[in-house]
Amino acid sequence: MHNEQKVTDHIYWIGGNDFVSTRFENLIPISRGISYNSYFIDDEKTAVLDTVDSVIRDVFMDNVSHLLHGRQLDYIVINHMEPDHSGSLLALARAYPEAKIIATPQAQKMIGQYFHVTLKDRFLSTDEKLEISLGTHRLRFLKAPMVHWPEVTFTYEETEKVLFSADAFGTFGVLNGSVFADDVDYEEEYLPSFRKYYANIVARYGMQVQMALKKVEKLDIKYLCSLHGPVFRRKEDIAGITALYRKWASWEPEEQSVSIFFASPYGNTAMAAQILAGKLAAKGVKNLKLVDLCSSSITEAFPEVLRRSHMVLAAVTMNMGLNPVMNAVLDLCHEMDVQNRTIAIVGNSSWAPNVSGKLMMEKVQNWKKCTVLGEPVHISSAPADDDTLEKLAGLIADDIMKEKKA
Ligand SMILES: Cc1cc2nc3c(=O)[nH]c(=O)nc-3n(C[C@H](O)[C@H](O)[C@H](O)COP(=O)(O)O)c2cc1C
Repeated sequence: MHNEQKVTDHIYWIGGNDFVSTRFENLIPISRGISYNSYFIDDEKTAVLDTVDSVIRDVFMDNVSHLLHGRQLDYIVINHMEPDHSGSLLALARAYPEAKIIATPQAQKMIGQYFHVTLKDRFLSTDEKLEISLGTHRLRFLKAPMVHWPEVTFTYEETEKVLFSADAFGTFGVLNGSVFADDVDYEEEYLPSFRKYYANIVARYGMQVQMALKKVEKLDIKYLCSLHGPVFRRKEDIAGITALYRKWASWEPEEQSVSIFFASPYGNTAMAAQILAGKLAAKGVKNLKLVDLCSSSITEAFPEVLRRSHMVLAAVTMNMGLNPVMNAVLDLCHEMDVQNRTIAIVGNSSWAPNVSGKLMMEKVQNWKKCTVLGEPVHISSAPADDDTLEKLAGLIADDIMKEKKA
């Protein structure tokens, strides 16, 4: 049973969809599934670029065998060692013992750590000087450390101008028949998942993404093949997604607007968040987003940080501390090195002073290039019919309008 697809006349997608896993990395909900991509180059010599997660190993192995038609597999290229891509490496290496394994020294070390077997005599070390000729096709290798792990390499095929970009430019979501982004409504089908993937997997490494982008910009790319989701082949699509990566990597927001994150056991802080959102909308702020932190995974909330320029944090005091879900989101933001955001804080408590407001303030005040608007607002149990939220909405809306004019 095989199910490969042509990317070009001689380059094939040989990956598969995972409809079974409910969470990626056993952490991030993936209601639309995910694809694990692997590629095959059919030339005088043959090469497989990366393998797949063990959940789709059978179809992957059948794809390789079908395309080889009994020939030898000459090369296995390792761009990324995370197990969703290296999960079938040992099976492939054992099935084709004559294949050389092209991998960085870091990847070779990880192969030893994951599999505890000696494949040493089969390794060819990747560096930026190495060139491999497969016949018509020629492979070059670009280091892209920490886009997402230290061993990550991009492979560039010079003849057909194909960039194999490891996890970069990948997305959650299965492939729906075609492997090409321009055969589907990408914006509708993938863009939120593409943002969610970047936010949760890549955002921590903005600096390293910028360095990798500098290398990518020098290449003439006709096909951009990542390890998850569709292949890009239209010039404007490649330009569009690399531009988004450039923006995200420098923590530039996509738009001047507000994501309002709230954590509210009994709905009063949620009501304050909604009243504030209504007031902001009335003042002309577009495309606002209310995010109930208690009803979704923090990994679903995080892309909304990436998207908008302003964040409102509204959460209750609990047991003299900060609501634990808001606490986890702010820790995640810190871990991901969130930068360049303007923040407003709304705390709630029923008998103590504004503990949650103070604790949120303490957490965000060291985030790089971030500004807190005013002092934390305090709600005593439920929002009162006063001008507290009106004033806060005015402060935020004025700041947005100022940014828009600048
Ligand atoms: C489990 C729990 C613990 C709380 N602990 C505190 C507290 O330590 N100090 C305090 O002033 N309020 C405390 N509160 C009250 C909340 O801060 C808040 O005022 C109240 O839940 C109303 O807001 P809400 O409708 O958004 O939940 C607690 C509420 C809950 C449900």
